Amino acid sequence: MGIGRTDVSSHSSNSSETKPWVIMVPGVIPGEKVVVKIFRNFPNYSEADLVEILQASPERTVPPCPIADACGGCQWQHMSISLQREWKTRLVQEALEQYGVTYSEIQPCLGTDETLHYRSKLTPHYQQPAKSKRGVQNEKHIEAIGFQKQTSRQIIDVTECLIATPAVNAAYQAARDQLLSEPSTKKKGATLLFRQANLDDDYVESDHRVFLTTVVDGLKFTYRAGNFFQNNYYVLPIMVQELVAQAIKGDQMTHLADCYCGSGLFALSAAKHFDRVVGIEVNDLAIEEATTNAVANSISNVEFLSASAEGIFKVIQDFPRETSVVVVDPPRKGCSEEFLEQLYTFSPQRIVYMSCDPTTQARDAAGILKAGYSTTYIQPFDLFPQTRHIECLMVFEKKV
Ligand SMILES: C[S@@+](CC[C@H](N)C(=O)[O-])C[C@H]1O[C@@H](n2cnc3c(N)ncnc32)[C@H](O)[C@@H]1O
Repeated sequence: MGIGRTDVSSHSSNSSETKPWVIMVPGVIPGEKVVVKIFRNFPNYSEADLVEILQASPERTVPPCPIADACGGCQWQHMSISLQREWKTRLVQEALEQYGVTYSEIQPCLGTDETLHYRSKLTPHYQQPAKSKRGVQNEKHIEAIGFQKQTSRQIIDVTECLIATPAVNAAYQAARDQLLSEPSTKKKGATLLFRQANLDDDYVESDHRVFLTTVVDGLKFTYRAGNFFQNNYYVLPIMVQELVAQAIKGDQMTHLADCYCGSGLFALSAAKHFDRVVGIEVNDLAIEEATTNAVANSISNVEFLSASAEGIFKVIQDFPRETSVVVVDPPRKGCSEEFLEQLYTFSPQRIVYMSCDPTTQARDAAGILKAGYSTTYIQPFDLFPQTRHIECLMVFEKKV
């Protein structure tokens, strides 16, 4: 057991730092004085449970979810929303400082008032059905459906997820009641899918192959229910508008490349402001969707390519560098070295980088600055309130 100064981290649970050793403790707020009990040691840090709060932060809140302490899904429910957003901004700042990225200011983390019941997609899991403790011999039952615990891969039973929309919760509850009530014939564990396409329509899809159409700022985006599509429709239009505004800033940009384009969200949203747009994405099915989405929205100046992001540079060789924007929105691991090297050689006037991991974004930003760019804009978004996840937009302009 020990008492220490507390800090916060975007990577795992909150950390209680008794220098030089880092102790990760879920449910702690920076500045609080706490008693913790270490249960596991790693080479660089330990993990501990919170035993007692000796001095609570004024920003401590009662988590709205009754299983917040156990469920690994939402890690920051014990903090007020304003403190969550303050920390999201601060963690972006810390990541940039860690990689020596220079900038003039970071905008405050932008979110909406919908901090619960906002998530349009839920993917709860269950483990391999076990021999029943409920009576009948040889019958197997699913014991729990929900999400991984904070401290292990074990599934905690979740009857309702407070960050999911009411329609998604209703569909989830109906499916779970059925799965739990009957003997199971399933041989393995599985992940379920519940996805709502639009907030004004309560229809929820559970088959990952079925097409859904979501309207964002008047444009229709059709995608398979199991494919990637952003899932906070309250923040999404704000995020897209901001990205487009940054891409067209100055009204002189004529060509746009959207790398890691998914089903075409950014490319198609920005298309009317550009002469030519090319999107690239490694998932063939997403490119099929993006191409269909261009036709469905009567957009004819965009083409989509199914290939790894590095493949874009062969196709956009004729883009005028001084009026070209390259948008990147890679997965959590960030951009590959190979992609970045080709990006520097291509040398567009502007790079607009959306990321769901401030650490890999900061790492890539350091390389971009070395290649002759300066940071002109940084805007974190609270796409996932109550969780430690941070979305962040950074813009880089080529130095003259
Ligand atoms: C964060 S998503 C962004 C999608 C899109 N911008 C959107 O907002 O809907 C990242 C996308 O990168 C794609 N991806 C992953 N690795 C890739 C690679 N090496 N080259 C191109 N796309 C890749 C994934 O399939 C996924 O669609």
